[in-house]
Amino acid sequence: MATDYKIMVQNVTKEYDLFKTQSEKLRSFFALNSKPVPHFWSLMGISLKIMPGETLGLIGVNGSGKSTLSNIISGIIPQTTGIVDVRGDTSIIAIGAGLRGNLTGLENIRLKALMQGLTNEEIDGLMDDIVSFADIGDFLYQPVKSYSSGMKSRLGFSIAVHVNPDILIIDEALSVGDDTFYQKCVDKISEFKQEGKTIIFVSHSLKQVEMLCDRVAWIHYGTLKEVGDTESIVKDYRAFVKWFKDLSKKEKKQFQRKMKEAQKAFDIDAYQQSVVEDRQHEYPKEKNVAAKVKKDFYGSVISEKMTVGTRILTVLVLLAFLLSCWVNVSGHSLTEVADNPSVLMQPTSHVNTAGSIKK
Ligand SMILES: Nc1ncnc2c1ncn2[C@@H]1O[C@H](COP(=O)(O)OP(=O)(O)OP(=O)(O)O)[C@@H](O)[C@H]1O
Repeated sequence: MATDYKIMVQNVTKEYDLFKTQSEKLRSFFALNSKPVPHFWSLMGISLKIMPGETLGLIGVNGSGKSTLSNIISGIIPQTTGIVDVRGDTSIIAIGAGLRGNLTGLENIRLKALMQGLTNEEIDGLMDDIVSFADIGDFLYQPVKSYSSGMKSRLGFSIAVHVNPDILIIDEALSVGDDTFYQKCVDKISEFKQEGKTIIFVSHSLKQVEMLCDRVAWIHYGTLKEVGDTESIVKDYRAFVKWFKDLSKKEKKQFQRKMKEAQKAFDIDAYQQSVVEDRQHEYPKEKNVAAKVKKDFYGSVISEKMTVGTRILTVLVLLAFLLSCWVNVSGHSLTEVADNPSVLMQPTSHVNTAGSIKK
């Protein structure tokens, strides 16, 4: 494969903790959970390159990981391991992402465009075009949380195509609009393709994929099952869908359960080791392969859990804060308390009924 890629993902995984409650989630953040929390690996090691000017389709059954992958590429969520390299001075816009429910359509246009780096003057110049393409009438002045999914898609698509990104990520946006809007979007996507923009197109509509995509990646229960030219991958995927449809209800359930169990049981260390072994096999003379692979896996990711050091520091800061509150309420000075900590038990102040402290 040529090296002048626009986007590269390498050994990308995504783990979700399946918390039952918010408190379980909070305890896990501070690493205070006594019982292990079940995990689910939405992606189990995806490596893929996308070339400049290419339209890559992402296909796969519900829950296979397409949106997870496109959200990682667009920087909306972090990967658990692996490298995501988006080349050049690139702006990405994912249609469904970043619309704030409490803001109106108009406010969302400005916000999203500002986040794309446009100035207020540039946004003013584009506003009429964005509004007329979205064509959602007076809903423009309503909070986005009151929109139907079709309206959100119209607004998101319109903003995305007018702020002129290098890379456009379209995740199921065309499946919710009516025919007229669909045709407008297809025309716009074709225009983008002609301008040489890179597009990631996530869709369940194989017809749309066949019409728009140069290559296709088939994501299958967290793995990259196949990637290649549109015709052959769509053919293989159709054969899989037919095979699946021909199964009995019980067999379908069994198959899905087996695939999901594999995603729960995925062993990241074993996967890392297999990447090390593959690399050693491919480049027998390379040194420190294990350390390099570890860096590739974890070097560019932000941990979503606290390290032991951070945990200790957090507890110390909390204790210091509580102590300073106690000293303050006791009415003694810090030096008095330092000389004789027992004075903390003899406060010189009390809180009156109005809530203020009296000496
Ligand atoms: N925040 C989350 N917490 C736990 N699991 C999640 C979370 N987000 C996604 N998942 C799981 O990750 C898997 C992949 O989800 P994703 O939305 O990427 O699939 P998809 O291929 O885009 O599906 P669809 O075609 O239905 O849109 C699913 O099993 C989903 O339940």
